[in-house]
Amino acid sequence: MGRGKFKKNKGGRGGRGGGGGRDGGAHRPYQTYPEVPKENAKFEQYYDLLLNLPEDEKVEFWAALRRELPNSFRFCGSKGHALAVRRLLQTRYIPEITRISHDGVLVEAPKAVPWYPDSLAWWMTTPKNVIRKFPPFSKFQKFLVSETSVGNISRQEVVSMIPPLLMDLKPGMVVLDLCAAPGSKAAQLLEMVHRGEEARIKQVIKTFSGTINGPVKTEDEQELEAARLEADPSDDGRATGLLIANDADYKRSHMLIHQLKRLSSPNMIVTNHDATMYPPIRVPNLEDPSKPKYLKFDRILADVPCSGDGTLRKNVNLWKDWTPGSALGLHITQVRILVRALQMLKPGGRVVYSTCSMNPIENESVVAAAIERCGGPEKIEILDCSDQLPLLKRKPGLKKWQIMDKTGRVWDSWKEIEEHTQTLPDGITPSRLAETMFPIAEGSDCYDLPLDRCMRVYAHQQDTGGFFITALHKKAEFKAKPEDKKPQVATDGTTNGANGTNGTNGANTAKRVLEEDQTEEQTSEPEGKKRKVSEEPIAGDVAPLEVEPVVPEAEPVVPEAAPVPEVKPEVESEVKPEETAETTVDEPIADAETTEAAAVTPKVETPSSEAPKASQQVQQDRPERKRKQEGPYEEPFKFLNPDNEVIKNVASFYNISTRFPSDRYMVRNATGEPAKAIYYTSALVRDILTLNEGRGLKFIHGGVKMYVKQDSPSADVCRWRIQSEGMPILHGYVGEERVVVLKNKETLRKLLVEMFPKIASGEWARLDEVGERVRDIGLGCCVLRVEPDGDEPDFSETMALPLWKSFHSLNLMLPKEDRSAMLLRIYNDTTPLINMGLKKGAKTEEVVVPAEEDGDADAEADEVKDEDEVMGNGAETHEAERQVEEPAAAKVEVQA
Ligand SMILES: C[S@@+](CC[C@H](N)C(=O)[O-])C[C@H]1O[C@@H](n2cnc3c(N)ncnc32)[C@H](O)[C@@H]1O
Repeated sequence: MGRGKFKKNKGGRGGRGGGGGRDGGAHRPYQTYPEVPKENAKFEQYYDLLLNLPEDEKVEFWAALRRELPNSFRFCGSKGHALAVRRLLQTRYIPEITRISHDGVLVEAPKAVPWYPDSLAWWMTTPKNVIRKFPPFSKFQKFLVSETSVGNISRQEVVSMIPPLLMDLKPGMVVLDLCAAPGSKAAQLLEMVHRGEEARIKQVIKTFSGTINGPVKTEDEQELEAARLEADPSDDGRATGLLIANDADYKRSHMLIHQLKRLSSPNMIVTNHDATMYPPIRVPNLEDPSKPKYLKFDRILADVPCSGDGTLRKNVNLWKDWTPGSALGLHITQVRILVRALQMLKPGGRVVYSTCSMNPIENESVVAAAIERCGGPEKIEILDCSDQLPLLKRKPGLKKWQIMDKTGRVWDSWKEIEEHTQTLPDGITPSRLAETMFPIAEGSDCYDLPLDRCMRVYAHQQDTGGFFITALHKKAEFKAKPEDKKPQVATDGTTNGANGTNGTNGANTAKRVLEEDQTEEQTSEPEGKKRKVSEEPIAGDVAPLEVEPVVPEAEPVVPEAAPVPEVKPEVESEVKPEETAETTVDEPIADAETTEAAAVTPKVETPSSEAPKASQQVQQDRPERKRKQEGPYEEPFKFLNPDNEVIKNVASFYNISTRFPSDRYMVRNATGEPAKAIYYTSALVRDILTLNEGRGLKFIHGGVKMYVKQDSPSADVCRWRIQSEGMPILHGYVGEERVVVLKNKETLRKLLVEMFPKIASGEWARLDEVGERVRDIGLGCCVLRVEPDGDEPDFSETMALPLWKSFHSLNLMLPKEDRSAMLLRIYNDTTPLINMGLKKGAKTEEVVVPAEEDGDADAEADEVKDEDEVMGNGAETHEAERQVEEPAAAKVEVQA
């Protein structure tokens, strides 16, 4: 996502409202747009009452909430690579930043977040807009933009980094992220799925080829453990784990794809389902192939939609938009999502539940209600995480709390509401309050759940946003109790509230809400029975999804007959689309957390025929909405037979080792024949995509693009070049005859700066130590293996890049932003790229940045072309044709 898609955030980046930052207020506050008054009487009243903080802490709490949020980011991707990029921050940029003074005050340097492993998360108090606009920060800003664009940095709020760290994810595990968009936590999870893989594969390849060396360099015990072959041995060291990242909102799930695609993982699938009724996924049943078997997960993250009042420092409009009702409409959906997560978990597995809200209605009460429905503490245990992340300051979860209704009246218990209801003339005062929102009453086995094991993080504790996290352990299978059918009751203005409101909308409106709720309840069917969910077929001609037992052969667990859930905090928060849009993205680079916060106020979505909102998605029993909720057509996933001519041709041209699997290649088109791109997946992803075809599951992404079709200069040259994303997976298995080894830093610089350097008529000699090799190697695609020879820290990582040799020239087949990012990273060089194919004197050329994924996966296949293809072989004189043609969106000028 980039500029222009969302409106700029003018909505009141507030100045500091008092108190200090991490340094206790010693540095100068940056005043920007102080338009939104940072006060909301009911909000302050409710949280003063609930949190009951000591007086001095209370002052700090409110002061922190009124201060601007520090800027934070995380180094991501493979561990070795993330550490290399982090080193640049420390050695190149921090010394520069600490010399900058802004408004006469020295700028505070970025600091590592103390509790984040390996110091991969950082924060700084200088606001983003100052970094963007104040010229002394320009180099640092370029670094952030460039590394974010190629996926080495994720702009993520620090508290949002906590939940994945509590998942205890190990190699080989199968993981589900139920509400994953825009994907910052899913990216953390995916990195964990691949932890240690690089080192394990190296180890295996070394044993059969001896060509790849390099010890595992780490002091970290966990890292070493993951790198040991025994950690995930069954596929020659390749990661066998899986991440399924899901989001109910079609448009947001494409943001998710954009975020996750950068990690080039064959072990990941993106789905687009309502999490409250996430469908069972079929997997092979090796013991008894005649019986269906369903996927159960080792780990599930339920980072549910919430009112988001913990993000108020960033989404300042919440100061005016927060109402006591903001959380009420979400509670039931949150419980349903958590119950569904616990159902789909393996016994012994772990669910982490989190929100960016401080409200117990969305937090402790959801945890308690879900445990209660799933069989109580006998079946589900709240894990004590107090020894995890010891440097993270946190508060225990609440064991007692009150609820403020829409009018601002505060209730202590459900009993109190029932008693009050009896005094009313119609005997019922409906609204959105539910019994499960209150602490569980005495008499239930869930009365004394250790809710204090839940974790609450408040803004003042370490200058962050607010967050709630709980880790749950499933001890044994259970059959979930049906939802309580009791009508939801509350006061809704017919009585005097605590704040003296005497509302008038009263019974009629409220009655309608109740009726709607009851209609939803009636859509549920008896538990234990197979039922049809009237889910939209993907392509309009597929049978509706048959919801089948989630797992087990022995004790089938049927997905909850969930009444149609309503995800509509907009009803409560009344945020206008215009206003909310302002709180979304104003970054030149994707700011995952900002967009994440937008998820809590679903009105942020501009209506789009292509992108049904979550609330539309889930209203699946309403026929008139069916057409609208269908996303655009998704190309099917068709796996290729290893005997396919193209696969055989590719294997022979690159002399790919037989140890590399040839039965995991797929294409995304209905014919099932390679047309423009060939993708690669892990074995489990292949099995899932194949076995569930036609079952109505909405798989919208899977696989890493491995080969792309290219016009070749002669018939004996393979027309399928290796795509840069696939290179890290494949290169170790490519025969030496298609490998060029580069050791010298300056040679690489030439290949990065120069597009299409000439190699004919002796010009290959300009390419130093690789000159002769590229002169002699056969035409077509080969692997440029970079093995740095010196001990220069900025040039120490081994890499494999695709190189294309044609009659006259050579070209690194990399997107432009990757070239520029490498130039900046390795050489601190911002030299514009030079197209050596252009005639002397040509000033500029247009380079088009590759498009984002667009459903038709093959459409973006030829994002980087060979010079001969672009220009026609030997067509040096055709000026107009000399462009790196890519089928894409944005155009950037490159000085020639
Ligand atoms: C708090 S955001 C998730 C942020 C995300 N985990 C991250 O780290 O980037 C909540 C997400 O839940 C999605 N959502 C809302 N209702 C849902 C439902 N019923 N099922 C699945 N996803 C839902 C929203 O579209 C939104 O993207």
